[in-house]
Amino acid sequence: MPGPISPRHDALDGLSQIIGEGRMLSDVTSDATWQDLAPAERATAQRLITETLRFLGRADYLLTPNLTRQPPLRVMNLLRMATVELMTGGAAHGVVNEAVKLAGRNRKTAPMKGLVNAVLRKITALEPAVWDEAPDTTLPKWLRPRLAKAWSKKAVAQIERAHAVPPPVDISVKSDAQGWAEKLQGTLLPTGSVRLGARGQISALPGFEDGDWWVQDAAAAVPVNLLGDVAKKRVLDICAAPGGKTMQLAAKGADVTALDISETRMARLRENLQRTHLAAHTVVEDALTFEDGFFDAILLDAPCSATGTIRRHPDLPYVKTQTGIDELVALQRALLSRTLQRLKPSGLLVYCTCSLLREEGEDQIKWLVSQYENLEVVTPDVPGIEPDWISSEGGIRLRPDYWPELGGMDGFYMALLRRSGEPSPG
Ligand SMILES: C[S@@+](CC[C@H](N)C(=O)[O-])C[C@H]1O[C@@H](n2cnc3c(N)ncnc32)[C@H](O)[C@@H]1O
Repeated sequence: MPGPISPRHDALDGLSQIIGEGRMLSDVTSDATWQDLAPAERATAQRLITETLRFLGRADYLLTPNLTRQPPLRVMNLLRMATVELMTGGAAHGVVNEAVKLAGRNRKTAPMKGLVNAVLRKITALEPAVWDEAPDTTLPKWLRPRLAKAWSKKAVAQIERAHAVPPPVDISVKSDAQGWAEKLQGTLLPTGSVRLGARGQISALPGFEDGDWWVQDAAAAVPVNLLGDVAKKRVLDICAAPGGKTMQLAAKGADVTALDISETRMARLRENLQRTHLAAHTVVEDALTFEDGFFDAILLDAPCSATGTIRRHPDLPYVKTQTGIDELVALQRALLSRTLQRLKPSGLLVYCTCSLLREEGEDQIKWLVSQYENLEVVTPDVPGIEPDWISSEGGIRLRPDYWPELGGMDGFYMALLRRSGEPSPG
């Protein structure tokens, strides 16, 4: 009898779909087979996938010397998952036995049960220090050289090390950040976000149900701060869903119009507004065709490669390829040009992306000011930003390896621009 199927089986299936087929983890887990799992089983399988992906570079580093040639992908993934479990505290006997059993369940992998057993026994004999010292290679092959060129090889090694640390949970609060930091046993970060201490079910924490705060990475919360006092101002939040920045703007008293092309994502934004008792006008439309009114300030959180969020989404390196980056850069430019048409004279514009690529950040702002007269980059004046995070064109570059002692942050780029008069193409 093969015995009951364990979450490791679902995790292995999921890993094969992510690494083999380039599917996002969120897509995999929304499949009917996953929805039918008991919540605890689903959570375990999801954790196994996330941790295997986070430490895949280290696992391969340990496995490679023990393999004469790379086995089929499913067997390799099984070895990776078991190696990560073994080296992060899993009980040796149980993990190895489960892995051998899992290999035996599948006709194609069954002949390799012996190999799985032999290789994993060697892994169990390794000293823990070997794991800690193994190199982290969390970035995809196409991205590493691009980032090394932009930020240096040393910075890339630091970024990859930061990706291997499970990300903390940050929240943005409506008010009294210090009070909430104390109540939730968290830390008030220099930029004003609260970093939660103890882990647990987020929705069960005080203040969640009452809508006093929402989850938002500290880096993602900075762009709204660049706009300064927005109370009573007409602000257009372009590419707004699921609404982290919309809620910040509304909580600061702005008259917000939140625009997004996706009805499904806008539904989540509306739910978020409802829970937090905050208000915004919502518009589901392509920003490239939107032409309704003029605004004191506009925030454009443009669609991008999301390469700044790999520590939260370790599946991204297997899903995103460099194809598509040029199209994103072109879309960001089109959105920027369109956005300017909706900005009042003297209005403020914040452009931001959760990307680590200069092409989607610094280079876009250089391009924008070269194209339009009467548009100036304004030096940011917000709390918690270190002087060397300000880039040469006047934007802010945030990277996952910043704040290492506090637990890091997502990668982000943002710039504040002011329009004086009509911005005519230069
Ligand atoms: C980075 S996410 C936005 C995150 C959001 N600003 C927040 O803080 O929660 C990018 C969003 O851009 C939207 N989007 C992509 N292309 C768009 C377009 N042409 N017009 C409007 N929204 C678009 C996507 O649906 C997605 O919700």
